[in-house]
Amino acid sequence: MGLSGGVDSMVLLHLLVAARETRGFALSAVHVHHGLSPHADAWAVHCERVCAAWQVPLRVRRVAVRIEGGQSLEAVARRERYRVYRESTADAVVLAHHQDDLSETVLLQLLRGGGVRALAAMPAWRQDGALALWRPLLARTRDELVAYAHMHGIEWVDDESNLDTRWRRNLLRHRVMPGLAEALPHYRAHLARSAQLAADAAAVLDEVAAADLAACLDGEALSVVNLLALSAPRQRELLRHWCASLGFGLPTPAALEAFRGALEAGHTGAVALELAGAALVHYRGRIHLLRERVLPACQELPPLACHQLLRCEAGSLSIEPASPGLPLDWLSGGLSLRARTGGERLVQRAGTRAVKQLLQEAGMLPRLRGRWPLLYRGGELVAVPGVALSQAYQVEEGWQPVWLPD
Ligand SMILES: Nc1ncnc2c1ncn2[C@@H]1O[C@H](COP(=O)(O)OP(=O)(O)OP(=O)(O)O)[C@@H](O)[C@H]1O
Repeated sequence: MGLSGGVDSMVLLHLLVAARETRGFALSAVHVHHGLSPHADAWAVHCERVCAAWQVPLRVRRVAVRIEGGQSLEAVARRERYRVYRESTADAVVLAHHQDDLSETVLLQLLRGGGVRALAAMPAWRQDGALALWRPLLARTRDELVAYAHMHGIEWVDDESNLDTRWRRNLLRHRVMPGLAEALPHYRAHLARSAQLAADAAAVLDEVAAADLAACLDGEALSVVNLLALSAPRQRELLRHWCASLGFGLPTPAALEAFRGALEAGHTGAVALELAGAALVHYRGRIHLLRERVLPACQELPPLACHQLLRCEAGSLSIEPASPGLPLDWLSGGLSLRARTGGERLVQRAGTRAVKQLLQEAGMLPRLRGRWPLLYRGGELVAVPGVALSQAYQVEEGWQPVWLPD
């Protein structure tokens, strides 16, 4: 279990120790030492002392909380805690969130403009990859846990940062919730019920989105025609579900809608949705996930054949029949894909043209342009795959290369 040393997790530990007596399961605790408070060492010592007395193996894990652009200290500390929980090999990591935590979370998510998934963000059970999280105290209020601690003589430490009303959660806890409790004594249970209803709605949305995604996927890319056949809310859900399942985080609702709207309006070329570390990019009727990957300087190609799809670094090369096209006997060998180095020019009808300009005219996004491979034969540029062929060697019945980025 996750033991902070605060009243909630000390009570949970006490309950689990009692349950261990009757049920006989293995119990251990982890205390994440963030080193943020001058009292952090004392909290760890308190956890060590109680765990030793109650015969619970405890691991104290020190983590470094480093804030990078725009992140809050709270969020980074939580991320580090979850990283530590993920190291656990236990069947479940048990956390002591209670009904006040749950209602604060629901309200915070509402105030941030969250949707049903955000409102359902604190379920009693959550499987997150190999990590199973269990929050058995969600039906109990903080006051009930404090009363339990007093009754059983349980000692705990108080985190002074919980009083700091610069944090939105603390502001709600100390300024807003007391007023709510006075006016609506059952507000916690009602917010918990809303979270439960939201969880059901989110589960149904996930099922629908997963089925829609499966129907729209064409290999690893998404068919735009199939996507646009769905209603706009289902398109948004599908895109959100896809982003989440790809593991690149969710785009903002505004960015998602701008992307979807551009697809619906039939814009081709420069339509992309930026994610953290990747982008969804529209290209030739399909949406591709483009990871931030570097194209190798040169990839020698094996002998090729028409209709072949060749897996390369950072994408695939499709060899398609074309008229006019490049000579078929070139497919037997001597071709390579090279990353752009700048200043390349391709032979076109009226002399040569800059590759950069050809890519721009094709409506290619800057991030795609920079990593679009060029096809060479020996040392000569013969095609910008999917965009233009050299006019120097074109034959009536030939072929063309098409690049499908990863
Ligand atoms: N330093 C810590 N070490 C281990 N477990 C912790 C620690 N801090 C918190 N926990 C666990 O997480 C539970 C919730 O604590 P807290 O509300 O501070 O965490 P949180 O993950 O930030 O939650 P929230 O999502 O509500 O912000 C605690 O009851 C405890 O079980």
